[in-house]
Formats: sequence, structure tokens, C-alpha cells
Amino acid sequence: MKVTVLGSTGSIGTQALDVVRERGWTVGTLAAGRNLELLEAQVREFSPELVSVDASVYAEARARLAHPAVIADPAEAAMRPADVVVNGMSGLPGLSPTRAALEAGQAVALATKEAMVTAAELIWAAAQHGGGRLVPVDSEHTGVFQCLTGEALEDVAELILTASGGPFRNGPADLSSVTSAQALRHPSWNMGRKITIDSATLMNKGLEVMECASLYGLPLSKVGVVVHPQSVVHAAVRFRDGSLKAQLGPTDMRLPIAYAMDAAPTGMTRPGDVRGARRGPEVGDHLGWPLLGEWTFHTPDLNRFPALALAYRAGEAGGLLPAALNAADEVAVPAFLAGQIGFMDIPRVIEQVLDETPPGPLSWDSLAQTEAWATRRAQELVLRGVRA
Ligand SMILES: NC(=O)C1=CN([C@@H]2O[C@H](COP(=O)(O)OP(=O)(O)OC[C@H]3O[C@@H](n4cnc5c(N)ncnc54)[C@H](OP(=O)(O)O)[C@@H]3O)[C@@H](O)[C@H]2O)C=CC1
Ligand SMILES: CC(=O)[C@@H](O)[C@H](O)COP(=O)(O)O
Ligand SMILES: [Mn+2]
Repeated sequence: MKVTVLGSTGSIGTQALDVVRERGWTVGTLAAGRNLELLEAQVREFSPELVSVDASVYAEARARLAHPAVIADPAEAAMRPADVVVNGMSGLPGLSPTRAALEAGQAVALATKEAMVTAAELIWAAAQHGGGRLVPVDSEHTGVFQCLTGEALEDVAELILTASGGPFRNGPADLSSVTSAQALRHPSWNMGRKITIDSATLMNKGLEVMECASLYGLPLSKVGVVVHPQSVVHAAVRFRDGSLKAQLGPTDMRLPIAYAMDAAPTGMTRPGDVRGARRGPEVGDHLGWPLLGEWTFHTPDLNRFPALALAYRAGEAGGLLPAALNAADEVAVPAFLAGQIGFMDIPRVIEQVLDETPPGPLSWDSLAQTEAWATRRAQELVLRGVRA
């Protein structure tokens, strides 16, 4: 199988390349941002025909990388014919490559949750128009996908996503003065910095609730969240007869990535279009994973973690609000990491941006305008302070 990996130098990208190595697949195209040292090592190992890098390091990349063609356009990289395109780009920059890949008829293993959060209708239209297919990589959403396989959507009463609860699930009661070092200490997953902070605020779960509704074509009122500190159960589906089906697994993203890569060629073309895939060989030496230990489940505390309620609010409003929420979060999280604002200012910035977002129908143009506006407004709030 010939694979494209977008975001190849990140947490998802490097694990996708682990799967490629284990399976003996080949790499046609890689897209990275600015980490040329790691990209150079990946080029040496996988010999792709094409690499894309961030425009700011394009000249340096041309000088350093002798043999593959070098471009500065991940959307073009996404269109290069491949059996599967893994998108592990973080945030808004991952949106246009997702669109480009689907419009070019590619099979996409999609980790970039921001695409389904901000632009689901447009992404599905791109898939319909271009013949592209997609399968989610996110651990909870592959969990739902696997639970829904062989079931009828009309029989679903509720989709349940588990949350680890992040590093602050047991305290302190007041989160105003927690540090970025504390917030970056995720209890169960090793991930990029942005998603790790989102896990600490529970915004990650908020984004995932919207991602889930968009993927499976169900209203937000049918997507629930339960805190499960052990991160063994990734998701569950409650059916109308009262039965629950859950998906369990080790906390190793190579399993969801490998499943999505196997499933993408027969993947989803519209919301809820779930067809399970044949499973590939063992991933990451997990056949002996011990199904042992104690598992607990409790409801999330929306007072300490208001970001989750904000995400439900944006998701229920729909239109351009999820894009505004996401853009504000993409400003607030780096500002927190840079020490410019406190931890509880993250949801404050987002709430004020949501309150002020001009309504309107979703299109690629209005999406880009709203993202630009919300980014600017969030930057102002970071500099000047949010309302009391
Ligand atoms: N990590 C995880 O376990 C999970 C992640 N996800 C989702 O997957 C996505 C990626 O997350 P994660 O891997 O943690 O993030 P990382 O921050 O670890 O990686 C982001 C990747 O995007 C790359 N990138 C940035 N700009 C560009 C660009 N212009 N062109 C191409 N690549 C670019 C970065 O490149 P560089 O470093 O070279 O600058 C890096 O390779 C997010 O949407 C996240 O929510 C979902 C579930 C689990
Ligand atoms: C691995 C994965 O899918 C992450 O999105 C994970 O869910 C983050 O953990 P939280 O449950 O703490 O948000
Ligand atoms: Mn997840």
C-alpha cells in the first residue's frame, strides 16, 4: 500500500509511520511543518517522491533535501495519488488538505478533528463531489465506528465518549493558577501540546462531541460524555433496546491509526455511512494486553471545566459558531502556554468570542472570514483582557 502522511513529524504522523514500518507499506508523500531534522530522517528511511514543508522553511528544505521534490503546499501533497492519506496536521491548517484530498477522490484516515468540527457539511460535500472517503482516527470516534459496524443508525439512542478527565480531574477545586507544566502532564496519552491542553480544559472532549455528531449524523443531544480516568473504554453506543456496546483497547494511537488506514479505502462517503473493515495483523505487540484492573465512570464537572459546556453551546447553534470557538481556542491555548493568560482565561476568551460572533450560513468563504475574525478578536482579548 502506498501512503501519504500529512503532519508526519507530529504525534499522529510519527505513529502512522510506525504502522507503515510494521506493515512494510511504502510512503509516496510526506508533509511536515518546520521540523526539518525529523523530516530529513523520515526521508532517509522512507524515500518519498514528494515532501511538503511550511513556507517559512522551504528554502532551507530545498537545500537540505537532495532527492524528493519539495513543495510548500500540504493541500497539493494531499492530492498526490495514494492508497491512503493520513491527516495528522493539527488545527486549522489541516482543513484545506482534508478538502483537497476528498475532492481528489482519496481515502482519508482523518485525525485532524478540527475539519469535522468546523466544516462538516462542506467536508461531506467535498467527499460526495470528488468521490473521497474518510474514516476517523480519533480514539473515541474509531470506538464509535467499530461499535456501529453492523448496526442500524435508527437503533442508536446515544453515543457515549469517554474522557480521561485530564491532569486536573481530582483537583485543585480552583484551577485559576495551575501552570502549563502541570496542564501538559496528561495522565494517559502522549500527544501534541495543543490537544494536551485541550484535554486539561475538557475542550478536547467538547471538540470531539461536535466531531462525533458530524461523523455519524446524529444531533448533539444524542452525544454524551463520561469521565473514565483509566482510558480503557474509548467509547460506547447505547441502543434503543437499552443494550450498550463498548470499544476497549490499550492507550496506543497506533491501533486506531492502523484500523483507519485499513478501513479508509472502503470508508465513509456521508454521515453515518459505516462499513467495518477487515483487520490487519497485530499492531505494537498488544495481543497480550491484560484486560485487568478497576474501571470507574463519572459525570464531568461543568463548573470546573466550562469549555465542555461552551462546545455544546457552539455545536447546538451550528453554522459558524464551532469555527469561532475553535479559532478562539487556537489563540487561547498558545497564549496560556506562553504565560500570557491563566488557565481559566482560556474558556473566558472563547465565551466572549462566541458571544460576539456574527451569525451567518456556512460556506468556505464565510468559514475563512469567521476564522480570521475570531482569531483577531481572541488575540485582542488576550492582549487587553477579557470582560470581568
Ligand atoms: N496526538 C494524538 O494522540 C491525537 C491527535 N488527534 C488530532 O490529530 C491532530 C494532530 O495532533 P498531534 O499529532 O497531537 O499534533 P502535533 O502538534 O504533534 O503535530 C502536528 C503536525 O502538523 C504539522 N504541521 C504544522 N504546520 C504544517 C504545515 N503547514 N504543513 C504540514 N504539516 C504541518 C507539524 O509539523 P512540524 O512539527 O514539523 O512543525 C506536525 O507534524 C490534531 O487535530 C489532534 O486533535 C486526535 C486524536 C489523538
Ligand atoms: C487519544 C485521543 O483520542 C485523545 O483525543 C484523547 O481522547 C485525549 O484524552 P482526553 O480524554 O483526556 O481528552
Ligand atoms: Mn480523542
